[in-house]
Amino acid sequence: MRLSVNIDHVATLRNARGGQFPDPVEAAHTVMRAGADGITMHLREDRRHIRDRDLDRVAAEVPARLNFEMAATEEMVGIALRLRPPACCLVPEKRQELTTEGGLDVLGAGPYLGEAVRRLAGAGIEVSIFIEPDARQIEAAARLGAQAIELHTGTFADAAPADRPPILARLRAGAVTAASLGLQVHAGHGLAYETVGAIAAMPQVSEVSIGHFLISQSVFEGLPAVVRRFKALIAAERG
Ligand SMILES: CC(=O)[C@@H](O)[C@H](O)COP(=O)(O)O
Ligand SMILES: NCC(=O)COP(=O)(O)O
Repeated sequence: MRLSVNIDHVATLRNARGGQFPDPVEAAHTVMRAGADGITMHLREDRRHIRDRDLDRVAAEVPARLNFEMAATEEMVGIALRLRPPACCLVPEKRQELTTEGGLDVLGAGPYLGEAVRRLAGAGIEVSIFIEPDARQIEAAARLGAQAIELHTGTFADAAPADRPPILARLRAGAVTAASLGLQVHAGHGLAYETVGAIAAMPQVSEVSIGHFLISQSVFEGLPAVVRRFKALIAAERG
């Protein structure tokens, strides 16, 4: 199972002072050297953390599977078609939110979503859709031609431990549904040391993307140590 490290919040810290450090590109190199399997970057419409030049530099300079998280807008599709990363993940986006608040409503989306999937996939990019573990949404993602879904784990990760079992059961059922439809299954949002094991234990899940906790914890332990610890927690479930 791949660990894709989301480096958005290295840029959050850099932007806090408007300077050059910490440099997201250096962070990408560092996590890859420590054993990460890929890099995730979310270029938001408001550029609150990752900026266009960060994305361009990581795509050009870092030998990593780049997962470009993006809203399905004309601007972002244009950037993806120019950069042609190996993978794109289509996510919902609201300017006012602190972070992504839930999965994309594939059923309720207009024709623009299917069009974005078609254009990205047509350029050879693996397209996934960030989604809730809802069978009807997952089936709709498969009908649109996505190759993968990313299950939104935020509700699970943010819940009190006693409240997690039914949420985990829904994620498991979603993973089974997606795999039965031939979709690759990814998972992410809000994962931490305490919660990654339950997700890694799902045999259908081939990738997790982890950012906020991983970058925050590196203040105390250092980036390479945190990446190695996540890899060990995943390996403990997957061998
Ligand atoms: C789609 C997803 O799960 C998130 O990783 C999202 O990219 C987070 O965005 P922020 O990094 O802006 O919180
Ligand atoms: N797709 C999820 C992701 O990239 C990281 O989310 P988070 O760990 O920053 O919440």
